[in-house]
Amino acid sequence: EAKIQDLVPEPDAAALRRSIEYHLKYTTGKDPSAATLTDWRLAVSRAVRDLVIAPWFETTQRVYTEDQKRVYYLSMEFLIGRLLEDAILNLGLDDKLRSIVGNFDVDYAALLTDEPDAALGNGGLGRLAACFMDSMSTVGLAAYGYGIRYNHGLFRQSFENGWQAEEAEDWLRQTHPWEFERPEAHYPIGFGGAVSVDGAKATWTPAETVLAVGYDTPVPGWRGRWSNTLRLWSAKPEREFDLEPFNRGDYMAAAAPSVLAETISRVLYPDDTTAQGKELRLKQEYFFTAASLADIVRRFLAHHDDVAKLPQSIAIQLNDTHPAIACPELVRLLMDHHGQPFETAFEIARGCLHYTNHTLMPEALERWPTDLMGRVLPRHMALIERIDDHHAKSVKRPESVKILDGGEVRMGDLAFIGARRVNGVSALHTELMKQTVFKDLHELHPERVVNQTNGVTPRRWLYNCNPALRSLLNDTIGETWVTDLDRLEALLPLADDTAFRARFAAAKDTNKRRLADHLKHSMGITLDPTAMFDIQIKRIHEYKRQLMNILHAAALWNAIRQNPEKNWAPRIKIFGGKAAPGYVMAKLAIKLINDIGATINKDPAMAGRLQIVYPPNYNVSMAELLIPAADLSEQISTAGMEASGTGNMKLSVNGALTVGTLDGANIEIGEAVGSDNIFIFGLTAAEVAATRAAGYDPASHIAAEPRLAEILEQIASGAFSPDDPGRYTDLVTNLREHDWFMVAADFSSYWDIQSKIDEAWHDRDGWHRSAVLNTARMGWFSSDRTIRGYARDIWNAGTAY
Ligand SMILES: CCc1ccc([C@H](C)CC(=O)N[C@@H]2O[C@H](CO)[C@@H](O)[C@H](O)[C@H]2O)cc1
Repeated sequence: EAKIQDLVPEPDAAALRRSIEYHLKYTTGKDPSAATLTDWRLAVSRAVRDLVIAPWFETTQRVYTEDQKRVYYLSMEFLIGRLLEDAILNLGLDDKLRSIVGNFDVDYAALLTDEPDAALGNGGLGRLAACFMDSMSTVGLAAYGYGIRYNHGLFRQSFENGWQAEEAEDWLRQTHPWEFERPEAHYPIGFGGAVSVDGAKATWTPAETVLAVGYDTPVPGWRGRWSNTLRLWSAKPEREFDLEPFNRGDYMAAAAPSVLAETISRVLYPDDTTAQGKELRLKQEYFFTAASLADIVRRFLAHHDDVAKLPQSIAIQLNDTHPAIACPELVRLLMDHHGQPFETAFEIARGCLHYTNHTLMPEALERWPTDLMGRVLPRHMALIERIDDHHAKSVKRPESVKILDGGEVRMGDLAFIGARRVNGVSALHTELMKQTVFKDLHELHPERVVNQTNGVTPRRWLYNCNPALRSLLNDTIGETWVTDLDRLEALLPLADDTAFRARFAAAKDTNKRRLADHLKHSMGITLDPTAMFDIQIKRIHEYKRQLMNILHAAALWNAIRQNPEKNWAPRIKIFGGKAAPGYVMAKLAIKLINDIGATINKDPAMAGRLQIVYPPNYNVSMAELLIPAADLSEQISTAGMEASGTGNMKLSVNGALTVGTLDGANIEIGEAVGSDNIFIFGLTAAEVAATRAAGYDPASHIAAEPRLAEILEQIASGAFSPDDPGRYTDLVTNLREHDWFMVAADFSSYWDIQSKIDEAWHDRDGWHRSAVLNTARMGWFSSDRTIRGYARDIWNAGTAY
């Protein structure tokens, strides 16, 4: 097999050094003696970016000349994180650049972390899209990502007296060196207005139009041998500036056109739980979807003339329902711009579209009021009615199956009916999808639903973020695991090798000390790296049950004080996660974690036994620091509610043991690593459903679990909030009377499994053995495997590697 380096000749150090100096002087216009850290970072970024250009152009050329089928991944979110270190490691330049930058007397580590995160997403869905982009390039699949170039990504989180505070994120304040503006890639996007129909021909005359302008970011695969494109759309006014009002001194009116237009791509909605139904959100969804489809059809027609052939040439993936307007939009383009009759247009469109569902939470399923849809997108509203009608006629469907219901457009049903394939993101989730939200549609179209269990990129989430383990793996089994993660199985026999286990444990210890140093520096707190790092990092949500985790911590606090002599495993519970700004219960949970944490951390009896840590502003870069340092991975959602999870995969492949419910991908992780190497507890999804159906009485469970009863009483009486004793009254009442997420039902089982974990921790060798087996058996959870699954089962597209 050709050595990768031969494909992309590595630049020698001198050439790299010259390129950095060139960019500092001539692109940034800075004399090295006056350059700031950011100037150096921009210069290094541009020097590295230059190396991605050739394979980028080659990829584009090759895809054109071979007329390869293209995949278009449409997502409202791409939770990318930082790009410089990822590109450097992808191209194998880290050692060279570390010394070159050092010779310029610049702190290499500081230069890498000077880059702001591209936080263009909320959580799982957005990060999955970013992992998929990396994998599509690495396996050599011709793909484009399409999204929105938000000026402001996910808010910055800080804690004010333990309460979450939000601040606008501002990643574009500095130049973003990885994007190329594409003024030529611009499309007018219409809103509102009216539709005139003469005969079969309909003409939509929008009331307002904004321009969508594309910004391209190259997405280099492993070793940069293939590079796809991420095209993000920015909203611009058709007319930059209105001189007339300006001349009469009405400056606001003069600027209004651009302010209004740019609002569309100004900020990411920080909500990943509840579809708010805001008009601006709908406009964002249509804006990027319409611009992407216009760009896709233009590119197709550049080399093809028969739109009926579209499904052979392209496959479009809808990342949840957020781009589901793509179905009526593509039908509109094919009918109104390419003269296709409705039935043909619909079949062509459906032949191109594929929909991924990421949640079964009713409140997260988008349903747009028909009057809002009709006002903002009148032509589409008419076509949605036609699609619904056409479906009703083409299949004998039960009354319950309909897109239009109670004055709302059900975007999940529209996406399902308008797609060729629909997939869930874990085996359990896909089954539950077929049994619940899409039960009737699945019965009508039994061939349409397939499963594609999520995955994560082993580049960012192992090779890049865990240098200690990376070098141990490379030394032990070579480097091929990076693009073929199943090769980690070569570690299996080494789980029984004491020397290897010791080196594996040493890598974990290195990562724990690195995290401890970082938190010492950023929060002024001291962590004992020999303690168990028990980590729960994800968006704050009641179904993810951070509450149950902190209730366990409080019960542990009581138990340790009641029995200080017992051989408690020293434990540091680390939380990370943001709450949607409007999500009151989630924000209360954050405050409770900080309140209980403050009480535990100032209790001398807890020294060396229990500590609570909650660093603010959890994001991709912080995850890259926390995940390699984890001993225990908390995946404790109410069974049936976490579609998959991806943090669970990242933590396990980095040698953390999982404590979790049989939910989402936890089940498949358990099957892969073996039941001896994972801690499963709690009700199953079926038991949760049955318990609900039978009528769930949390109070009876609380009465039967004195530890829980005691802690709830303490919380309700203000033991952790002396400054506001009644702060948690509602929270405790809700738990005692409703507890929709079954914290009370699962608490005893959770307490028991955590005691088992305490014992397991004392058998350090046994723990390390399980940790090695976790890493060794996580090959399946590479997003390369997931993408190969989509290419085979959904897109019918080839991969070069
Ligand atoms: C309309 C508001 C909104 C925005 C985003 C979402 C996302 C679908 C929420 C999300 O990120 N879901 C997560 O997707 C991951 C990737 O598939 C899964 O691993 C997680 O289990 C799922 O919660 C729902 C509702």
